[in-house]
Amino acid sequence: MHAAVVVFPGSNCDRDLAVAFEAAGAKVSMVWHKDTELPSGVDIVGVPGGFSYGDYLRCGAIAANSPICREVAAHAERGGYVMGICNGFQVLTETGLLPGALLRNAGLKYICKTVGLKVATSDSDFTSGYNAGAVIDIPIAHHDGNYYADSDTITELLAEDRVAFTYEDNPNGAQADIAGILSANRRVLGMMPHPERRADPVHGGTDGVALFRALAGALVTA
Ligand SMILES: NC(=O)CC[C@H](N)C(=O)O
Repeated sequence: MHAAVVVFPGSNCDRDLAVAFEAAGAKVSMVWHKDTELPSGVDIVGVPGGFSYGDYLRCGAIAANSPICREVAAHAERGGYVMGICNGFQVLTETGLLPGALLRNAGLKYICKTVGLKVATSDSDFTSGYNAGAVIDIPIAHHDGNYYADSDTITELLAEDRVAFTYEDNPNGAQADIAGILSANRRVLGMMPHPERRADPVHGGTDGVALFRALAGALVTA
C-alpha cells in the first residue's frame, strides 16, 4: 500500500496518520497543499486532522479549494481510495466527495475525549477488520463534529449501508449518531474520531489498528 498524507498549514495529525499507515506496512509520501500532483502509484490519500488554514471560513472550506485537493478529487473520481479524519472529514464534505456537513457541536464546546464507537458496517475495505456491531474506543477532538445532512441523504446513507461508524453516546448532536460515512463506491471514508490516535499500546489502546491493517490487506501494491 502506498499512502499519501496531505499536509495543510494547520494540520496537526499528519505525522500520526503517517506513522499509523507505516505501522500497517505502507509506504508513505507526505504531500503539501500547494502540490499539484500526487506521487505516482498512490493507492490511498489520507486527509489528516487539525485546523487547516486556521479553520477560517468553515472548517475545511479553504483546504477544499487548495491545489492538492483538485488532485485528491481526481484520484477519487478514478476510483482511488481516500480517508479523511476529523478535519479531513470536514475537507471531504467541503470538496463534495462526501455528502453533508459538519456543524458546530451541539454543546458549542470543543470536545476531547475517548468515546465508544459502534462499527455500523464491516462491508468496506476500511472496516472489514471489525465485526459489524462491535464497539471500539477511539478518541475525538473537535468543535465542529456535528454531522448534518438532509433527511433524504440520511435515508440514502442508511439504505445503502454507508454509515461506517456511529457514536454509542452521541457527544456532538450528529444526526443518526453518525461518526463516519462512506462514499457510494465505498472507497472514500470520512470520520470524526481519530483511529490513528488509538493505534499503539502507548496511546492507551489499539482499537484503531484493525482499520489500517484491513486497508493494507486490501491495497497490496503490486
Ligand atoms: N482534530 C481535528 O481535526 C479538529 C477538527 C476541526 N478543526 C474541529 O475542531 O472541528
